[in-house]
Amino acid sequence: MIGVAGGTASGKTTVCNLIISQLHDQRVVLVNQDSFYRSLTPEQLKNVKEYNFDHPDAFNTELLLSCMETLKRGEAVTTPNYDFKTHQSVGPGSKQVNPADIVILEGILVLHDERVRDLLNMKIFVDTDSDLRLARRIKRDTVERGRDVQNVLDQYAKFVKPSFDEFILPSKKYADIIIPRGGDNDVAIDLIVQHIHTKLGQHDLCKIYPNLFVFFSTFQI
Ligand SMILES: [N-]=[N+]=N[C@@H]1[C@H](O)[C@@H](CO)O[C@H]1n1ccc(=O)[nH]c1=O
Repeated sequence: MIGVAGGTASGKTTVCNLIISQLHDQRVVLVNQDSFYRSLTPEQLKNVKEYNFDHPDAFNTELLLSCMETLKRGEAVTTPNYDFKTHQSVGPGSKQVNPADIVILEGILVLHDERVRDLLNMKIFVDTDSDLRLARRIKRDTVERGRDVQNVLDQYAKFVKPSFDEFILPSKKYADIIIPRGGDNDVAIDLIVQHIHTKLGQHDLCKIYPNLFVFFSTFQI
């Protein structure tokens, strides 16, 4: 179970895709924390501009936990989906996630909640300069989500940046690996993939020679 956190537009998805592409011989699934956004009530929909999507309470973390625990047991699970246009959660049950050797959970606040952190075997924080992230965010939201620059800047100043400073950046201290420059950092991604292969190799060996598990855990390798 791998968690990939970081500010908006820090390159989390790119890092996940690069890791997944280098694990081609393994069963890997990617779970997006964004799929667990709560639906906005009609009241909240009336003034979406006042809604903070970057706050931990915007996510249904209870549901995320139960989905991750199911996957950790090696069972299939259906997760909700989230529609960025209607701001409504679709599901649960709209996204089928099959059991896998590796589960990657990606999202801005993945390392915020202790209960989620306790499920993870590896915690990664993608650490990209805030000005680069804002530039990417403006480009993404205007091009892909058809929003005007002023709207994106207002939301960034009011919610995205304050929530990054209050909730996301403080979660960096829980990371095992911090990746400066995100997806551009080939060395970091290669090291992560090697570590995953090592752990998977040990896992397979322990299946064949159970007492090896004692050896690995005793010597913390
Ligand atoms: N705006 N804003 N912030 C969040 C956050 O930065 C990002 C999380 O991936 O998606 C954005 N987000 C989330 C839900 C939504 O309905 N609209 C939206 O823009």
